[in-house]
Amino acid sequence: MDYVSTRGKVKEIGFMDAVLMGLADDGGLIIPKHIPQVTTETLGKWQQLSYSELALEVFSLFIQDEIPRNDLKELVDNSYSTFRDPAVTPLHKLNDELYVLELFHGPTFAFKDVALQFLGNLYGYISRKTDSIIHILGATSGDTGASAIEGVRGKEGIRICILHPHQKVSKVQELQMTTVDDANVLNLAVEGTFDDCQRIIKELFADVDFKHRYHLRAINSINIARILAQTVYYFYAYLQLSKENKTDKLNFSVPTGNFGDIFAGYLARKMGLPIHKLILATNENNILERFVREGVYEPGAFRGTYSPSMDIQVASNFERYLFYLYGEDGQAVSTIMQQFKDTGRVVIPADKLQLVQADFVGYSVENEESLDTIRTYYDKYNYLLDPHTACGVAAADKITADNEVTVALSTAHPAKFDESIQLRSIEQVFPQQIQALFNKPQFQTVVGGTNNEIQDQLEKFF
Ligand SMILES: Cc1ncc(COP(=O)(O)O)c(C=O)c1O
Ligand SMILES: N[C@@H](CCOP(=O)(O)O)C(=O)O
Repeated sequence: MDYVSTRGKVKEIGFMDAVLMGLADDGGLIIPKHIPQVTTETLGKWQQLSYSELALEVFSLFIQDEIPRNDLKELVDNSYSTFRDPAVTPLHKLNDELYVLELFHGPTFAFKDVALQFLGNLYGYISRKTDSIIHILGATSGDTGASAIEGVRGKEGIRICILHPHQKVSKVQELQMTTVDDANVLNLAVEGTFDDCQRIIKELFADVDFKHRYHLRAINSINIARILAQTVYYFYAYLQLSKENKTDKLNFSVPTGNFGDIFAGYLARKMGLPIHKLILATNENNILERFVREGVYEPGAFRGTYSPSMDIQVASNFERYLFYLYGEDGQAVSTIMQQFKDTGRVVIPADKLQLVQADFVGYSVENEESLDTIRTYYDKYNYLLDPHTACGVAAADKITADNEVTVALSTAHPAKFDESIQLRSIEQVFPQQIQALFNKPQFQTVVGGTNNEIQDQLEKFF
């Protein structure tokens, strides 16, 4: 399988090179040259597979023989053996029309573990096979950082530096990242927002000399391996519900920030998975919902919300979607992204907006509405949603029509966001792994938000 860039200048690289490249060297994002197709017959064959068996089948489509099947199987099995639930991503039924897909049973209690347990192991494998140096640089609004650190902490030949917005992540998220004392981990708390952190790392990755000199690798969803791993649970949820004949009109509701998780659903649909509506749920940082509604992509004012991991204005994976929206035309994507850089705005024509509205249904959830949803579902179903999941559930409530079933992606465990949960007077018992964090010393360096400061830190660390 070959991989190319959304801007058209990186052509036909293999899977491992695509993983190592992270951000494409032309500034674009990597995508598979051809999207493998999954037929109804294949879906039927996959129906009885366990999560790991299914992941192996899906990954094989994208990796082919570049990683021998036995090696890939070992990587996949190791990655999902760390999950606390044998189903890895179990479905929880709330009522006949609504299921929650629990993606938070991995080591750091967030959906990111599904891809990052795999990517951590994959980096270890690639480093051994190709003698590559792995120096990971990532940005996080809270979950990716903890999950990526957990995926590679203590691993020989790998170092990781994570930037998070200082005091803009939840207490548990901060503790998960900063209580790690392995020598291969550096946490930088940046005075700024997640968008600042993401902009800094993207600019450093785009400086190809710097990137190559320091062997910088990505763990954010700019890395195509993240997206591929996240497609698996769409298939898994569909296959579980197909056993109950619930897939006639099956929607997925996805709480969205960087557009990675929902892009994985879009890709699954392009592979042939019969997804009815892809519901794009945002919090008050609703640039993507406005895009789906009006065809204008333009950051608004930053809002600190009760779902802080989705406090994102500039969505990394938007460019991947533009690539398909514009008929896989790298030149058109380059022009649009340059225009966005110059003017801070992209407006698409009416015919394109029609296509967008066929692909997604958007809904933006107000801050108080997200908490009300948590309270309502707790009272009605004795089920505690985290505030991000609550955005997806609130959107599902609004968008699901008669005769449709919706799977709402549950992207984090509520214990990670107790500050928000407490605002509706709900007491929760923390899992022991989270409770234990409160007694540990923290290690982090607070830095200003200039590229030079970060570069200095990286030069010392890598
Ligand atoms: C808990 C949680 N939910 C939802 C999201 C949104 O996912 P994405 O950025 O892939 O759109 C994130 C991170 O962005 C998150 O950490
Ligand atoms: N919500 C994310 C933001 C980074 O997104 P990614 O999917 O590109 O890694 C986080 O928790 O860090």
